[in-house]
Parts: sequence; structure tokens; C-alpha cells
Amino acid sequence: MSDCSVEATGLTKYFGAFKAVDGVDLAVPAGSIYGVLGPNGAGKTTSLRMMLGIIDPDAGVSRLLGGHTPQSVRHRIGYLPEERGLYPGMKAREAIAFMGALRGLDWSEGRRRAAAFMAELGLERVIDEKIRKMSKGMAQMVQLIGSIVHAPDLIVLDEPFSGLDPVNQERLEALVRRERERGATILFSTHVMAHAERLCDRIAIIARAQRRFEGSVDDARALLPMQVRYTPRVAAEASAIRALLPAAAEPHGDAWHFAIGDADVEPLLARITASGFGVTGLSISRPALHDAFVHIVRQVDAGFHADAEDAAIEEAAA
Ligand SMILES: Nc1ncnc2c1ncn2[C@@H]1O[C@H](COP(=O)(O)OP(=O)(O)OP(=O)(O)O)[C@@H](O)[C@H]1O
Repeated sequence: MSDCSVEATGLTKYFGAFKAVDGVDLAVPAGSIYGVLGPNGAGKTTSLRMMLGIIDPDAGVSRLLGGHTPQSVRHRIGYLPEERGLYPGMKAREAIAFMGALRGLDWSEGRRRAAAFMAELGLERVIDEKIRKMSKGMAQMVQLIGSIVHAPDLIVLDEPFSGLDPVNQERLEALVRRERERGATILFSTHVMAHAERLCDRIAIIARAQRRFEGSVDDARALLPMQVRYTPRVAAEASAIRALLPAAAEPHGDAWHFAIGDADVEPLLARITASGFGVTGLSISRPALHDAFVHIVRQVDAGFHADAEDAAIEEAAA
């Protein structure tokens, strides 16, 4: 038995001549909340679909919940696809019970759980409302409940936060945490870093069809140096203060902004203390996951454009 709820290796998919996913590996520890992050068109949805056995990979293998084929553990999986849709003529509670029944849940138990979930998510008013009368965000919450009502061991949510207002986004975050406490593993895709930063134990970043990073949120943030903002207390010549700081320090009003390596923080504090310029403001912070994401994606894009230029030069020279 493996401790991973998802073990995918070398997933590859072509659409015609276009390689949409190129050798993606994914290992999602059991009981974790795991984020698959990436810009639009990176290959997230295609990777998730291959992982779940919804589409066949051109290469690679996916095993779920301790080494099983995706088809053999269908009933233990909950999946919210990127394309939303429920039967518009069904009432919310029946739609949820119906989705549960498709995964083997008893209908009356499904209706009971539907009511409990809807109350938890502030949707009790619309429990007997037809889907066609609901707002898009509400219908999405109903579909989400329907995808987890059978208490699956592995929950896979494709862009679950998109289209939800901030209150519903918070409710969904709480629901994800609670499902994990129940013992489920949750894997979701997003390009909104704030959710991943708050929720995820580990993340993978996919850009231009390949996995470019895997690790914890802190690992990703540590790819970039710390950001410092320093405001001296004593007015002094800029050149005297600059002499204390890294060469790239830039003045912003009374403050100086610069980046610094972890090992340089203590020597910097010692220099400031010894200088006598004092401190009115000092903040030293890790960049956010957003910054690390942008950094990784930009590097990938720069490499892609450089490769394309090289290819064009070679072609011209041939
Ligand atoms: N059925 C298809 N036929 C042709 N191309 C496809 C198909 N499905 C996806 N693609 C292409 O494959 C690439 C990856 O798409 P995918 O939907 O996996 O990306 P994504 O990371 O989920 O993007 P987004 O965040 O915008 O949803 C895109 O360039 C997309 O246009």
C-alpha cells in the first residue's frame, strides 16, 4: 500500500500535433490538501482528467488510493469538473441526492446529507429551488456538494473557487478543511494563489505543459529573497545610508526597499544598529506565493521564447 492518494507518472497528452501535457508527475500524499497551480492553458485540467481516467494519456500511468486504477475506485472519488452543469429542472436537494446515487449512496441518505451540507453552506433557503432558478454561483455550490455527498476518499476539484463571491469562497475553504479532517485527500486546481497559500500542504506548478515546481508553499516562497523596507530615524545623507545597504537598495520617500538573502539578515541588522541611524520602520518579509508563481512562470516563458528564437535562427541558417 502506498501513502499516496494519487501517484501519476509521465502523464502526456497530445491534441493533434500540440503537446498539451508533457511528462507530468504528481504524488499527492494521503490526507493532504494539494494544489495544482498554473496559468491559463498550462495543462491543469488535462492532467487532472488523465489522472482520473476520464481521458486516456498518450503516455504515463495514474494510480489512485494506494495503487488502484482510476476506474476501479470510481465510487471513492468526488470530482467537480471545470465545466459546470446540473439538470436545470431538478430541485437542489434532489440533484445532490442524484449525484450521490450515481456513486452508490442511498437516495434518502443523500437527501439527508444534502440538507445538512446546504445548511452548512448557507443555502437552506434554496434547498427546494430548481437549478434553473438559481444563480450561477449557487448552482456551482450545489454541484460541489453533489460531488462530495458520498463522502469520497479523494476529492478532486477543478477551479472550485472561480465564479464564487468572497463569502462563498470562505465557506468553500472551510468545507475543504473539514473534508480533510474527515480523512479525505483534496486536490484542486487554481490560478488564484491566495486560496492555495491558505489551504495547501503541497503544491505543483504546471506551466507550458510541464511540472515546473513541486513542494510546500514555504518551499515556493523561499525561491525568492526576502523583501526589506527600512526607514531610518535620523535624517542623513543618502550616500551614508546606502553604504549600509545592498547595492540594489532603492529610496521610496523616507524608506529604502531592497531584497536580501536569508543569511544576510542578521549582518544587516547589526550594521543598522551600529550605524546610529536608528529605525522608524523596518519590515522583513518573504514574498507571497503569488510572487513565486509569477517568477516561475516568467522564467518558463523566457526559456520558451529563447528556444523559439534559437529555432528560428537555426531554421534561417539552414
Ligand atoms: N479537447 C481539446 N482539443 C484541443 N486542444 C485542447 C483540448 N483540451 C485542451 N486543449 C488545449 O490544451 C492546453 C491545456 O488545456 P487545459 O484545459 O488542460 O489547461 P488549464 O491549465 O486547465 O487552463 P485553464 O486554467 O485556462 O482552465 C490548452 O492550450 C488547450 O487549448
